[in-house]
Amino acid sequence: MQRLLFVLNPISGDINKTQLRDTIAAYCAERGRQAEFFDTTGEQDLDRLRDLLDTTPPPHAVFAAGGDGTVSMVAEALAGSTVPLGILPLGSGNGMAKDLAIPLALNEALALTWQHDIRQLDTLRVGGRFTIHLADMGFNACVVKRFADGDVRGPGAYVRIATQEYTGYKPGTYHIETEHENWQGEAFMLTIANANTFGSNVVINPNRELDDGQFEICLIAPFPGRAAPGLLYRLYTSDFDSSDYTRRLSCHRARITVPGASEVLVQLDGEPYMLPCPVEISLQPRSLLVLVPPATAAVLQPRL
Ligand SMILES: Nc1ncnc2c1ncn2[C@@H]1O[C@H](COP(=O)(O)OP(=O)(O)OP(=O)(O)O)[C@@H](O)[C@H]1O
Repeated sequence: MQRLLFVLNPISGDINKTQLRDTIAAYCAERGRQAEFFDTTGEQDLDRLRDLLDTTPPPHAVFAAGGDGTVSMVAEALAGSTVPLGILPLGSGNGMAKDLAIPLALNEALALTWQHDIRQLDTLRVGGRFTIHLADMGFNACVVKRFADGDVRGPGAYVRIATQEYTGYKPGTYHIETEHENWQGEAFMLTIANANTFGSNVVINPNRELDDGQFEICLIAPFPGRAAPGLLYRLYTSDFDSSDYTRRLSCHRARITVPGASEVLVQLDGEPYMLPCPVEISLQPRSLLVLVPPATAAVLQPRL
């Protein structure tokens, strides 16, 4: 793995990145790797990255240096190809990195450039849009929309907005059809989960794998304020199914309708979108190669 492309998001995670390019370049040079760089701008990044990958010799891996939005954008550019995705977690939540046990410290994550296993992960299409980690409708989608519209990033901003949004929030009604069952009812939020854990460490979909050929729709029903502490405790202790207010549907495809609505706010890997209703969801099995820490603890030496 000699030629590596690093996609750098300058604004993610409210992290100072003035030294980042030099740090990566020096790390790679010391280990006989060639580092190339692509800076995101927030405009047409996916199209520009695809153009670069189409018009230059393909790199041996592309690393997303940013948060879940950056990871998802790079994953979409690579899905279906033989070029693996690497992750340098430099976002606010870094949910995807946490689900793949990628170290959050930059120097440790950079070790993936020479010491890794490769996993083949499922990806999802939600309303025609690419998703790899978690998508949702309802409460969290509203919080993510306000977070994206604001100019402050980082976990503190997310928690502040979530607290404000909870007061006065009105749950929606959803109709879900999967290949196994139909469900209709009110939900505080509804998560379409390929993975397990939000960047906030809420475990919305415990004990499921990113390569198990299915996704879950994780429902949280409207709950009284007195039930909130117990529900939150379960969400932070991988105990989603034991609450009276939760339910999971496992499937390969689904259609979600919001009665009376022609479009719905959906959060996809940390980015908010208005999607037309009904929203169709499908899974593309093992369609993305990802570099993850090696299963063995043995320390390998880089091949120079
Ligand atoms: N140069 C830029 N200027 C402004 N916005 C940018 C720029 N580059 C990327 N973006 C925007 O950054 C967002 C993605 O941020 P990302 O998700 O990687 O970080 P985060 O939100 O801080 O972390 P996380 O998703 O892990 O919580 C996208 O909305 C993208 O359009």
